[in-house]
Amino acid sequence: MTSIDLTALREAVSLRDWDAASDTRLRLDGLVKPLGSLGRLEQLAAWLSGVQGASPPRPLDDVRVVVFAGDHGIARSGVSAYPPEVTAAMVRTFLAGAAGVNALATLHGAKVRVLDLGVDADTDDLPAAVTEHKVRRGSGSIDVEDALTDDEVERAFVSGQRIADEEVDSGADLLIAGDMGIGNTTVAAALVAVLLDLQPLDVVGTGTGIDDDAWARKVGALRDAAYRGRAVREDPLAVLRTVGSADTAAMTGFLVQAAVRRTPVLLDGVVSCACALVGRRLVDSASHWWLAGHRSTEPAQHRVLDVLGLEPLVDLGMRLGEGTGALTALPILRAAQAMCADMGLLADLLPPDPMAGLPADAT
Ligand SMILES: Cc1cc2ncn([C@H]3O[C@H](COP(=O)(O)O)[C@@H](O)[C@H]3O)c2cc1C
Ligand SMILES: O=C(O)c1cccnc1
Repeated sequence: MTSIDLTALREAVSLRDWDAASDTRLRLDGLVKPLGSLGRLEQLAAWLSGVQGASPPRPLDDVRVVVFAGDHGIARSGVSAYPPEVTAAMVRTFLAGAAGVNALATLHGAKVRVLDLGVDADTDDLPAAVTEHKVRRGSGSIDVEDALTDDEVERAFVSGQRIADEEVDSGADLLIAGDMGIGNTTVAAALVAVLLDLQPLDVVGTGTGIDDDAWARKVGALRDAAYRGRAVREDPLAVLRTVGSADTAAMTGFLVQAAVRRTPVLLDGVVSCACALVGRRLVDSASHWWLAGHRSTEPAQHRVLDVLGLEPLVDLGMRLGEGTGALTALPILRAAQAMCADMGLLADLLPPDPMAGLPADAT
C-alpha cells in the first residue's frame, strides 16, 4: 500500500498551452523562409511554446541534468560487461567533472547534479548533498527477490519529486534525467517487459557491450524478473518494487513531478525511457511534457518510444546513459527556439503581394 496520492497527482498535471503553440505555428509561417522549410524544427518550436506557455519560445538558458545513481543486485549475476564497483567509482568521476555527461554539460552550459539513491558502497566521504536522498545500499536482485520494500518505493519516488521541485524552484527551464548503475539496462528492460507484456527477447539489449554468455544470463534474468513482475503489472508502483530499484523509482517521481511543475524534460536512453513508461502508467498526461532526446541501442527503449509516440531527435548509436544522449540532442531544440524567436518576418521584406511583380505565367 502507498500513501502517494495518485488522484491528486493526476489532477495536478495539466496539458500544454495550445494557444501559445498555435501562435508559434502562425509566427513560423510568417518568418523569412519558405513555408515549412524548417521541417521538424517547426514542430519543436511549437512544442516548446506549448510547455513554456510563451510565444515565441524562450531560450533554454538553465538546463539541469540530474544523474540518479544506484546499484542493482542483479549485477552480481554477470549481466553486465563491467563489475558493480564501477557505479560508486563513476559517482566520484561525475563529482570530479570527468564523465561523458560532464564534457557535454560543459560544452552546452548545463549543470550536472549527481545523487546517490542506492549505491552499494560506503559513501560517507561524499558530500551530504549527494547522499541526502539515499534510500538503501543496492536494490534486491530482481530475478529472485523484490528490488525494494513498499516503503522504499515511496521514499524514492517522493525524493525524485522533491529533487524535481528543487531544480524547478531554483530556475531550471529544462530537465534531463541521467542514469548511473551497473546492471541498470537489465532493470530497465524488466520494467518495460512487465508493463508492456513483452518477452525477454523483445527487450534484451547489449548494455555496456556484453558477450554471448552474459547475454544468455541476461535473458534468463529477464525471464525470471518478468515472471515475478507479471503478477503486479497493473500496479506501476508495485512493478517498481518488484523489478525496479531505488534510482528508477526516484527517476520516475522526478519525471512525473516535472510534468506537475510544467517543466519540459528531454528523455535520455533506456533507463529514463523505462521510467517514463512507469510514470505514464501512473499519470497518463505527464508524457505531454517529455520529448525524446535520442534513440539508444537498447530495444526496450525503442519499445517505449513507440508506445509513447515519441520520435527521437538524434540516432547516433549511443549507449552510454548518464544523460549524454539527451545533451547531444539539446542543440537541436535550442536551434528550433532561436530560429523561431530571432528570425525576421517575410512581411517586412516583401511587398504585400509578393507575386505582383512576376509575369502572369509565372504564377
Ligand atoms: C565506465 C562506465 C561509465 C558509464 N556511464 C554510464 N554507464 C551505463 O552503463 C551501465 C548500464 O549497462 P549494463 O546494464 O550493461 O551494466 C550503467 O551504469 C549506465 O549508466 C556506464 C558504464 C560504465 C562501465
Ligand atoms: O540506453 C542507454 O542509455 C544505455 C545503454 C547501455 C548502457 N547504458 C545506458
